[in-house]
Amino acid sequence: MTRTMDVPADLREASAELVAATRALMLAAATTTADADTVRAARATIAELAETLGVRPRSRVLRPPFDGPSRSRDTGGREPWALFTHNPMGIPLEIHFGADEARARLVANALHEGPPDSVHGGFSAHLLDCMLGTLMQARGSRSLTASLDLRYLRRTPLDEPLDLYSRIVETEGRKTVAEGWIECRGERTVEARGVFVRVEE
Ligand SMILES: CCCCCCCC(=O)SCCNC(=O)CCNC(=O)[C@H](O)C(C)(C)COP(=O)(O)OP(=O)(O)OC[C@H]1O[C@@H](n2cnc3c(N)ncnc32)[C@H](O)[C@@H]1OP(=O)(O)O
Repeated sequence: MTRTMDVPADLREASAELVAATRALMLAAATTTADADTVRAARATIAELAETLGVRPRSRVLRPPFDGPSRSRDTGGREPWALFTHNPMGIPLEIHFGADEARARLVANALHEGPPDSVHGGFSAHLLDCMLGTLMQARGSRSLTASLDLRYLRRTPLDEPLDLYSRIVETEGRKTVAEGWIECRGERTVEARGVFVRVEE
């Protein structure tokens, strides 16, 4: 495992910019209306770039420090915690923490589509697991999701601002129950309830 602080700040910043540009490329690749020659030329350029960067020379994505979310929480929500800065597969979220709750805002796009014009249910689960799990982390608890129950109340639209929330319900011994939800224009679209179990490492 390589942690973000193990690489020079300049490389860290360049890597985050590369990942953001890669996400934009993923969206462009999935939605382009360019002609076949342009698409093939782009494919060749991308293949070259992949070779330049090397294929999986590091076995894992750069890992941010465990206490990143808790340091963000200590700012009282002023400085959000950015998720998936170094992983283009993750949906980037900027999470603002309160003491026992968190919120984030996001616009899902064509890459996240499940039912027509709507967010894939698996992505909603991913987003809510992140909202709940990172809140646990912000409270300094090394916990894993033991269960995550979801209720899909209505479709979650693409290309519109979505508000994501999570909060702690109760803690008993090693177990914490947390809940979260996604809202669009003030209406809940998905609700989640998760059980998190504290682990040693
Ligand atoms: C990038 C953003 C970061 C966010 C991270 C998001 C979080 C994640 O995605 S984590 C990845 C997905 N989760 C996992 O891989 C977890 C896999 N499972 C495990 O490792 C284990 O089963 C684990 C840790 C959950 C529990 O195992 P173990 O430590 O042996 O616990 P165990 O002794 O059986 O149970 C401890 C307590 O939890 C309870 N418990 C365990 N599982 C559950 C469950 N599914 N529901 C309710 N309670 C449960 C037990 O009943 C027990 O309660 P009590 O103390 O009252 O008797």
